[in-house]
Amino acid sequence: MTLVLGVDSSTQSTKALLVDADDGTVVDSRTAPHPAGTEVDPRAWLTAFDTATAGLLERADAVAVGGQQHGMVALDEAGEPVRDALLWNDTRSAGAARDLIGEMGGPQACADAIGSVMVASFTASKLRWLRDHEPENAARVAEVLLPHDYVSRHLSAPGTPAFTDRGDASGTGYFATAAGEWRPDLLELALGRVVGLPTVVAPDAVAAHTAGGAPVAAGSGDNAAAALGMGLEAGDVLVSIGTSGVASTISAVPVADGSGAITGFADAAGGFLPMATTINAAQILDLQARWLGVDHDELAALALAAPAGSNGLTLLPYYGGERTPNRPDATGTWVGLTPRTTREDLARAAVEALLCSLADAVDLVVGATGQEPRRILMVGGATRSAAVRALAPAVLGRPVVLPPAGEYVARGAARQAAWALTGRLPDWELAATETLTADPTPVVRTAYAAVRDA
Ligand SMILES: Nc1ncnc2c1ncn2[C@@H]1O[C@H](COP(=O)(O)OP(=O)(O)O)[C@@H](O)[C@H]1O
Ligand SMILES: O=C(CO)[C@@H](O)[C@H](O)COP(=O)(O)O
Repeated sequence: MTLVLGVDSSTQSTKALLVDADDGTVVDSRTAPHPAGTEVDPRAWLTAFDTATAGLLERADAVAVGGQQHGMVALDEAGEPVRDALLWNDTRSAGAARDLIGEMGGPQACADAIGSVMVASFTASKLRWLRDHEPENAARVAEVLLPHDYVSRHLSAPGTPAFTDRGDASGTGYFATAAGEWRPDLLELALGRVVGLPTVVAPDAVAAHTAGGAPVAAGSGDNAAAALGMGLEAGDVLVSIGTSGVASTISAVPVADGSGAITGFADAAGGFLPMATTINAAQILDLQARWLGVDHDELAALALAAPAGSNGLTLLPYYGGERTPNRPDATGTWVGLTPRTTREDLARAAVEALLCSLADAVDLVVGATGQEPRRILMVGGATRSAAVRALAPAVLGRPVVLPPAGEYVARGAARQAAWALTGRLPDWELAATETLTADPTPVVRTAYAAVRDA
């Protein structure tokens, strides 16, 4: 049996899947947690990688890594981090993003240059923040990597130069996404000088070998890897509810949305991945469960015991600042609390807020493509919530296709590893999917929109 290893180095954990390259069957899997927070010592991801892949890497005939997008892994001459990595959900770089957009000639010029209007999440914004706030650290930077590049080099034979792919490169802010080339001038604009960048390799290339001699494929950003793992097809919209909330679709042509609603990233298969991303997603429910003193199953049961609309209670869940809409300094807002508000209402309002925020993201993607989605698919940790599964079709107002529970970023990385190994992108059928339906509850979105737009 030919085995391929797919790894997801995501915000909250590393997930490793050892997969049968012929049909995609998961043979073994392991996970390891990451430290919490929006700035993290990136060496913790290497430790988590070693833990999650122990006993799996040795059995793999090829391997690839998907990773959280955008994170700034700034390394010195010795390859050591000059400071903790700033993650995609760290909003301190919001002002830097605004400065860069201005210097690039405005939002549309920025989108034309890199495929997206820069936000705080992008690596370039973080490098500008570093230049402006920690010049002594900025002066020590010799090379900038993304999280997946950093992990890929770690698992490759010693001395392997860093490599990346166009999918993850397209989230840096110094990559011309349509042309598929680095923009050293934009890196210089952000950091004040040009430093080392990883080589961009093709989606089907063998980029390196492990110390044991197994091919290592390019890997990609986690959303591009998830699209590959799902076998996303034209017309599909993928909703991912992990630390971030994402609505994405695939496109054969590049996107350059000057409004900033849609980021026009590259995908992991040679095309493009227009998407809308929220900063607040699964953790809305984590917080609510903690505040109510319940676990996730109890939170779901409480939510399902309240009526649609949570008896007039509405939450705008931008606890950690938000990106869609672009409100980096926002905080959460509760509207409609009364002496009659129940624990059930509080739980329901949190689930409805999560889903309304995702519905906004889906609308943006649908608006950008101009066509009603063929299918909406839903993946990510929060789909384990019975309330999310029950209410998603009601709030989104459309049927939702739920694939079997699984780690689709890691599966996509494994599929890419098989592609590099065999020279052919394998067709891995999804096991039985379930179609979730419910009567639409537009009143929930109307109430949410009123608070959002107030
Ligand atoms: N039963 C559940 N109900 C709601 N949320 C859940 C449940 N199980 C896990 N989660 C949440 O899913 C999130 C992790 O999802 P995941 O897709 O792995 O995130 P990431 O890829 O960003 O690290 C966590 O915030 C976790 O609390
Ligand atoms: O910033 C983005 C996309 O632009 C996020 O989607 C990150 O890529 C983090 O992903 P998860 O850990 O939530 O999967």
